[in-house]
Amino acid sequence: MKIFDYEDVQLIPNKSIVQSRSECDTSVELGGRTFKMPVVPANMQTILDEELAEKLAENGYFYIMHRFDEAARIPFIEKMHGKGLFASISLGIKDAEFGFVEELVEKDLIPEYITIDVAHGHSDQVIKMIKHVKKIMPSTFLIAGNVGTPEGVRELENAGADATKVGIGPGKVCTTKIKTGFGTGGWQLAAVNWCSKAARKPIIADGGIRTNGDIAKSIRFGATMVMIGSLFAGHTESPGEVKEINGQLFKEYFGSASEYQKGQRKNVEGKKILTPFRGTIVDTLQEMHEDLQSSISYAGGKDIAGIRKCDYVLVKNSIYNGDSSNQAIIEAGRTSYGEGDTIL
Ligand SMILES: NC(=O)C1=CN([C@@H]2O[C@H](COP(=O)(O)OP(=O)(O)OC[C@H]3O[C@@H](n4cnc5c(N)ncnc54)[C@H](OP(=O)(O)O)[C@@H]3O)[C@@H](O)[C@H]2O)C=CC1
Ligand SMILES: Nc1nc2c(ncn2[C@@H]2O[C@H](COP(=O)(O)O)[C@@H](O)[C@H]2O)c(=O)[nH]1
Repeated sequence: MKIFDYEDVQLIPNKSIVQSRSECDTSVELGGRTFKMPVVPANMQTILDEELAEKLAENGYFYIMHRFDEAARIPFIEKMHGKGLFASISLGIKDAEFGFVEELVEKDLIPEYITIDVAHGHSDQVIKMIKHVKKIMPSTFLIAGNVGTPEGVRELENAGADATKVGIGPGKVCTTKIKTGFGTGGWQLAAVNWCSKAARKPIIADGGIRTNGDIAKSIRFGATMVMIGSLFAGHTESPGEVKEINGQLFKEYFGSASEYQKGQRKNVEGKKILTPFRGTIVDTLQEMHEDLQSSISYAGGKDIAGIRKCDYVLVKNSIYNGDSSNQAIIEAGRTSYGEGDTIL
């Protein structure tokens, strides 16, 4: 198996077949719905709240609501359905979650999407939950994760998952690889490639996206959708207060397995950072859309499928072209996300 990550890959251009990048279609189908982009904000408390979820759904984007306000999930589904919008929620695997799924069926509140969201998704308990959900809610599109191996993908698919989420430890606020010695951190793109060869259903590449170009790379190596935390942190719409430090504005971004999320220092595998405030998420989504349209045009295609077949080169750390990363980041303008993050 070839081992590489996002910064080691460059995709090779093909002759363009469009007159303008605006002709390139970035839409993607998942679970019977078509979304504007193959991108979903991470189901984390500092990335997404109900207000933003509603805004994303209304505007044609996929979203997955986090599971950290358990009691809010039923009213959330009711609110989304009341507005004619799709409901997409997350589940854990503790015993009470099995009862929660039954309660949804009893109340006839069937979410269109459910994501089983645990750190180590290749487990008997996750397989048990997949079977439980698919048995009593067969119409719900079920995403399960996270895994980092083809065996993990296959077992979750065989249990009934409609899509799997790949990525153990590549996240910006993740400490799994340091604390446990395990994960796909540093070779996440190769892991997506490896897993996609075994997959019969869509794969969501989760974590490690640092630039908009990494979205196209994820698709090239087999992802249908890309889950992103850090690039979506720090916006006006992001949950949490803006903080001013030495005249600079920041917002918090913390891991779902951090002590800030858990409220205690137990099995901590995440940290908190301050990320520079970067204005409205609408501008970030627009830039992502334009950059992805450019990617499609460089691939010589007209839609996302065009990216899947293009050639590539592997050159260790070639992304900044020999420039110091800071300089390249400054020149890249808004794609400089993440630079200046303060680790707490
Ligand atoms: N993508 C990633 O790399 C990671 C993501 N996260 C995120 O953090 C959040 C909290 O996750 P998590 O810590 O799983 O807690 P959860 O609350 O999701 O617990 C998961 C369940 O699995 C059990 N479990 C057994 N082995 C493990 C293991 N190695 N790691 C985690 N759980 C295990 C836990 O029991 P017990 O607690 O008793 O062990 C618990 O019952 C989730 O949103 C998850 O997506 C966390 C770490 C890595
Ligand atoms: N190991 C941990 N991983 C975490 C934690 N909280 C979230 N995550 C994962 O990170 C991605 C987002 O990654 P990013 O690079 O785009 O910022 C998220 O979707 C989760 O899979 C955590 O506490 N520990």
